[in-house]
Amino acid sequence: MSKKRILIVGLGLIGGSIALALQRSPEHEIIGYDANADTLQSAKVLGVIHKAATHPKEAVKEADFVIFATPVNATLQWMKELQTWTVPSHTIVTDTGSTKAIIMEEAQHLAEKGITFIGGHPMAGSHKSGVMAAKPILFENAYYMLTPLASAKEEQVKALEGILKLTNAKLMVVPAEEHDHMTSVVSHFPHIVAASLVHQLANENAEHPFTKRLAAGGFRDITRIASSNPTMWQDITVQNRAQIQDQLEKWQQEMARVQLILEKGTEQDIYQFFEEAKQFRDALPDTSGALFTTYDLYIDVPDYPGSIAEITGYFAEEKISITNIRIVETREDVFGILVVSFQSSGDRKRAAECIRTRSPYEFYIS
Ligand SMILES: NC(=O)C1=CN([C@@H]2O[C@H](COP(=O)(O)OP(=O)(O)OC[C@H]3O[C@@H](n4cnc5c(N)ncnc54)[C@H](O)[C@@H]3O)[C@@H](O)[C@H]2O)C=CC1
Ligand SMILES: O=C(O)C(=O)Cc1ccc(O)cc1
Repeated sequence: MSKKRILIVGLGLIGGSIALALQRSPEHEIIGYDANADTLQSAKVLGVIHKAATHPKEAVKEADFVIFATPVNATLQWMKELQTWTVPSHTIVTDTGSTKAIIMEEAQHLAEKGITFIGGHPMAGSHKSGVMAAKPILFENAYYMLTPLASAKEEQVKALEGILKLTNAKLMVVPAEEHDHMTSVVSHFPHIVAASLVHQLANENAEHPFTKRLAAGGFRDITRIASSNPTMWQDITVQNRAQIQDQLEKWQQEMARVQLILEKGTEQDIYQFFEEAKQFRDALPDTSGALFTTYDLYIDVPDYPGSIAEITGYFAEEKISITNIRIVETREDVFGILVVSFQSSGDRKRAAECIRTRSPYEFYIS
């Protein structure tokens, strides 16, 4: 049987990670293209793709699947060009973009030309970008939404699911409008809030220059996503403006409620505000992709040379793999807490047991 040829346009975090996941099948040949020549070359050298295409227009002629993993406005441009190209009738085109309604309007024009486009969006990723951050396990266990047009054939959706199941994501079909509403709530609007919190800190810091030094764990957690690629978020915001504005309105209502609690609320009202949020937050289902979930172990290590090597040495001896290691400086001028991340809760449990039995150090799991 001849190999399935999969053309991936845009070889950053998402395109690169899909390329690596799809390579799990020897039946797949991955052809890549990126507007950035250095990225394309790196993808080839790193083995993220099997072959580099000189231009998607040529590569499409032999592709069974085409995946656009570019920022969503660039994807829209490619979809317009695609209408003028020679695309085999069996070829299935998809994307990975964070927005779906405008993309699927464009897909309608492709359908009129006999080109099948099924929208896609893996709900996993990170604030990192670029091919160097790509990992085949990125989508493990995450939801991966597909938005076929009503006219799409069942077997075409099944064929796309057939290759994407190698990502080990949970594939689901949703209407594009519903997709854009849900992602505005859990992803797009929270990015606006994160960026605004950083702007607020920057403004305050101008008058109180020590403030940013105090930005510790909580502030960093809630604003991590403000470090994401601005081009990507510009495009998402442009394409999902209406839904994001709707969330902003609801946020303003929520802030008015908070203001009232602050002005007139009793201690009990304030407690309830936090308690209700905690209840809902603690009960969130674990829908994480690999980069969302880190199984962290916090170890209170003393400040002497070699203490980190000592701990990583124990893990190495017990063959426990770590995915990240860092020191969180919780207090000025004081050696911080060592945070070690693992890929699974099982690994973290073994690591905790190892620290408990082999060292005098205190540890905790957040
Ligand atoms: N970063 C994330 O966490 C997630 C991103 N997405 C979506 O996936 C898509 C890709 O995002 P990332 O991989 O994170 O971005 P990225 O910035 O890591 O990679 C994008 C790649 O596309 C290339 N590119 C840009 N314009 C291009 C064009 N016109 N033609 C060809 N290549 C072009 C860039 O050179 C870069 O290599 C976006 O649509 C984004 O909304 C979806 C899920 C998660
Ligand atoms: O880093 C994070 O927490 C993200 O929010 C990643 C992300 C970014 C864009 C998406 O469309 C889906 C997931």
